[in-house]
Amino acid sequence: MSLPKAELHLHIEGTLEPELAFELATRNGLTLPYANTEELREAYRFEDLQSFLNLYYELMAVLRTERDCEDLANEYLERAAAQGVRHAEIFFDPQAHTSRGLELGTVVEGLWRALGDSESRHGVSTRLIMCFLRDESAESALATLEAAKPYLDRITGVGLDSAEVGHPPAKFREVYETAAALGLRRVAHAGEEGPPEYITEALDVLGVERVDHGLRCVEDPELVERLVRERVPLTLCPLSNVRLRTVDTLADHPLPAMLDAGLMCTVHSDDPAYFGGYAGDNFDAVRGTLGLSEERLRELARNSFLASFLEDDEELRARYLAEVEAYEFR
Ligand SMILES: Nc1ncnc2[nH]cnc12
Ligand SMILES: [Zn+2]
Repeated sequence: MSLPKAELHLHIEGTLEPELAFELATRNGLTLPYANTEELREAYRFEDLQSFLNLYYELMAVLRTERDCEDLANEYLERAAAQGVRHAEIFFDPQAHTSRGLELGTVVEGLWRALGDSESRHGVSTRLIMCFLRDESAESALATLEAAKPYLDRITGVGLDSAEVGHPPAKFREVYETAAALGLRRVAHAGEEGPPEYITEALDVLGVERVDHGLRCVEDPELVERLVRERVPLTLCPLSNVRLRTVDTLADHPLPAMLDAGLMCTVHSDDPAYFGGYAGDNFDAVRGTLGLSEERLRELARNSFLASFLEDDEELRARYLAEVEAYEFR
């Protein structure tokens, strides 16, 4: 669906399509343990978040150079633009690269080569958000933040991702305090597989401005009431939830009930190369399977721009919002 929208929950490493994975492997003299793209696609059957993460971390080993990171981001931005994405706030996982021997600068510079030209080349404005791996230590996260200091002119905010259960947000209190003092915006994954308490903790201890996923808030009516009252954006990823089995089927997704409850929901793609669709595909899926009305779809798109970190360019935000209101559904 080409309805103008902001992509706010997108891991750039999760946009690595099998074709590009093989191309980069060849370019870097690496051999993937899969015969071809079809065989690799066969591996995209996940039991849960961890089974996905295992493949996600394995496959990103093909990213070796600045140019690899640039190509990855350019391919993503081209696909996103074709699906109505006008603004993208893109996650990346520094520790998943530095732990394999890449310099943080290689990744940031490579991504930035694509992001820096994106408005003129793809018509997509961008921001970059560095995520800490929550299954690594708080010390490692702090060291990563320290290493990122030379690049903070390119990094808008910090996030928290990877295996959620057993790694509550409070583990990263100090690193988020430091990030806030550096003027960075704050988001965190919470309530994807983890309990509703993690959502509360992300808000109260980490001071996040958006909750990534936040799906499991529906288990706690008082938390829902708070999220509605405080208009906390929840960046939902319906196709991801189906593939990682946090919902049984798309038809069971609580998005319609969440919107009816007054929650500020947005819809995104998470790791589109792995989960069967980019931002527009997620909109198509919730329209088709959940039967969301045009006004609900417009609300989701409007919310995405309202929840975006465009405070430094309110004129651009206003232009995007006007595009949402003017959009004619087909
Ligand atoms: N859906 C997800 N949840 C947590 N960490 C991730 N890293 C990439 N995708 C993720
Ligand atoms: Zn995610």
